[in-house]
Amino acid sequence: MPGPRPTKVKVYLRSRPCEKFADEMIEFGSDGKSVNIYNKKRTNSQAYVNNQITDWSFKVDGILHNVSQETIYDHVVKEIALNVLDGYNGTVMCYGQTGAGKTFSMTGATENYQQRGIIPRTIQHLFKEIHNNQDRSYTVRIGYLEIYNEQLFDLLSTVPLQNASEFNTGLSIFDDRGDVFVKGLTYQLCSTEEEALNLLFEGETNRSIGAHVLNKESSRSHCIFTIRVESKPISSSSDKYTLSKLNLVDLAGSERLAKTQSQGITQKEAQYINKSLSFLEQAVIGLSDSKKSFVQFRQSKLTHILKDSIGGNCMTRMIANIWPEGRHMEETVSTLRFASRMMNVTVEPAVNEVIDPMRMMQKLDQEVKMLRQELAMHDTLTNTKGHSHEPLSEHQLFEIENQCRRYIEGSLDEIEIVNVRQIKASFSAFRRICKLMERDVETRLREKYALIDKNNVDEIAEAQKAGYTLADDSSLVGETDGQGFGLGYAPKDSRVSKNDLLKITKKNRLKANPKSSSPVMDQKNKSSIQKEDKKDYAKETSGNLTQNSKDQFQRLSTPPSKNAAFEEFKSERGNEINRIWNENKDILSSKRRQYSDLAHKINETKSLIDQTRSEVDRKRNERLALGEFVNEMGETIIDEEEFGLIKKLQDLKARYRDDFDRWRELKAEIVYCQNLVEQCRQRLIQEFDAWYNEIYLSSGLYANKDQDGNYGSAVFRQYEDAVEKFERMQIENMSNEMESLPYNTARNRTEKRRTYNDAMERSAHHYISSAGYGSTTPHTYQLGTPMRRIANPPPGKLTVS
Ligand SMILES: Nc1ncnc2c1ncn2[C@@H]1O[C@H](COP(=O)(O)OP(=O)(O)OP(=O)(O)O)[C@@H](O)[C@H]1O
Repeated sequence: MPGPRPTKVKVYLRSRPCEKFADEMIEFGSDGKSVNIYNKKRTNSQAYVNNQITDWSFKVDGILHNVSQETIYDHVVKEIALNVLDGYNGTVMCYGQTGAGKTFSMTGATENYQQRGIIPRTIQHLFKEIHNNQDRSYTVRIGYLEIYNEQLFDLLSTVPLQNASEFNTGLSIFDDRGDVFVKGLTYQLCSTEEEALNLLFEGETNRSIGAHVLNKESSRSHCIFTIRVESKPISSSSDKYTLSKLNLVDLAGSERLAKTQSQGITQKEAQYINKSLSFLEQAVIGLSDSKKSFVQFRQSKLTHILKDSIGGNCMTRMIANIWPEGRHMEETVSTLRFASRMMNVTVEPAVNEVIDPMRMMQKLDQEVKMLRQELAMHDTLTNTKGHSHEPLSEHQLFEIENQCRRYIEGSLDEIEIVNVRQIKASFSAFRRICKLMERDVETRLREKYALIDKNNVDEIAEAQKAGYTLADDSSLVGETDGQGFGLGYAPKDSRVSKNDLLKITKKNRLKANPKSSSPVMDQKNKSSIQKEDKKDYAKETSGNLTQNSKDQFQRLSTPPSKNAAFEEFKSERGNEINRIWNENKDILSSKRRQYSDLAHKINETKSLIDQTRSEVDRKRNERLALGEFVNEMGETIIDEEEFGLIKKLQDLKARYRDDFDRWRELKAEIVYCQNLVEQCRQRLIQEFDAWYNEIYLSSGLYANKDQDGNYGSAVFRQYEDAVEKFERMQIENMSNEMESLPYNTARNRTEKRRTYNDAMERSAHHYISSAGYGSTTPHTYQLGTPMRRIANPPPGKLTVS
């Protein structure tokens, strides 16, 4: 199948809904591709009479005005996503002024399944396609990068990178023969849609969001969601596989500071954003100029990262988001100008094929075998005897080494060389023999002498302390008897006496078990000796004892990890609720299985119905063609076969209805069981928390913190009821949309985590403020997810309630 042909970057215009569409200034052409912008406001009479002054005319690849998220996906992204599975790189980016709907297009309104944006739709689409393709195996990895104030952040990182600091996040960009990578960025493996959505929502929680006059949830950074796909044919023995990536880019919005009334942090962010967008524009201008041989990409992190993602072999699409109100006309024109430039960039899509080293080795191995066979055949034909082309056998290698030894000893004058492999084997044998001889000499020297490294000052000092005299300064080998080299004698007082040795052993024994004593000892002796020993022992270990008791106290006052404690709780106090929870889980999974089996059965019945219905139609047509027979009552007479078919159809329909009703009931039961399971889980957690606090934690603020540094449940609990309620409502609402299950599950999970993290931050904020420690600027908090930053939080987000 021929791949996509060389083309230009495609640009689609999306205009967001607004209070008053500036129809006197913006005109969309009837071809669905052209946009006219009138500089001055046209009065109605001017608009319809004459002399309209078209100040700007733009052409794009499609105008998507007031369209749904689904339409956006189908028009702009679908094709690219499919091509990514075929090994092509792709980029979809949203560009436009602040508040124009870039994030809405890319991520969508997360609280509404229908309003989900390009990223969740792409994930859903890709996994569906992967599932349906039985010929290839796919590996999907996901990375989520943020560029905030010219710094790179890994939105999926769960651990802080080594050497990371306020000014260095541990990530860096590098290119390798045209491919751009971010060193240190995590790419997480995903095997289901839900896993991928989880990562998306996790990343979203960590994004920098700020508020200004035009957008109360403005993204203060550029974000790149990357899906890397590795695809291999399942049955073919080819050593090639494809490696492609899809970059979904949500650029930060260009903004005019006066308009957004940005100040302080927001102003600084805006300056970074505007600067990087202007470098992006310069790069795009460079790319669209075919005469230009060099384009500068390294001026900003954004352009550097996007170097291989705009044009070239990457299928690129851009959504130009506009806010079609009169007051934003200047920004709209600027966005459309950028769009026109983008449309001049050439794209030459190419499949990214990589060679699998393992398969290549297997292939080469086979080729070597074949060539050997050919050589053997050649030798036979040319009557060349005694030549083997196989690798040398163990026995042959042993023989070669033997020859080399004899050659070194002098018992063999010559080694007869017959082929290159023998030469190589001889050299290896010589090396091995040399090493063995060296080791042998050293061992023999060590047996006789104390060898000290004369460059090692510590070793020399040690030897001198031990009483060794040195032969001379240059040799540094001990000599005491003047007869030669030797180890010398240790000084008398350095020896340990037998008594001392016994004492030490006794003490050790006592240390191990101070109360132990010999079973045959009489009571008096025993107690007096014990007293003595204890006295000794106490004297010896007085320092240690205090330390030991301190340690013991420390251990008791430090609670066990929550995981360990949870296991203990489940088998003791929480035994009953845990059992009920597990039972409910079993019931839920059995219902899910029934649900899926029944769905299968319903589909089968449906196809039987269709089949029978067409047979009934066929029979009826035959009857009508022959002419109808009626009885005296005026009723149509039909033959037995047709009667049988109609009866079968009725039965099938009845079965279909019954099964469908049961299927719906099951659906409701599943939702109900899910609730039960969740309630049990919550109850288990709550009871565990109460138990944990009661058993291990003392009162006060620290009572909420376990040994892992996690703040405990008191803070969490106050949110949990609301979250639970929300989840239940969500499950109820979504019961008609089984397709949305992975999306909703992933989102709910992330919401829960986010609430928890917020609670942690509030708690830490409260703690730090009340303790009067350091700055309370939200930027400094890194609780929960280590990389989490809240840049310029919307007012009230972190206030202490
Ligand atoms: N097509 C649309 N339909 C419905 N609501 C929209 C649409 N486009 C944007 N919005 C709404 O407009 C507001 C601003 O949108 P969004 O945050 O996506 O803008 P943005 O371009 O990403 O802005 P920024 O660059 O400041 O982050 C949001 O509340 C969003 O829900």
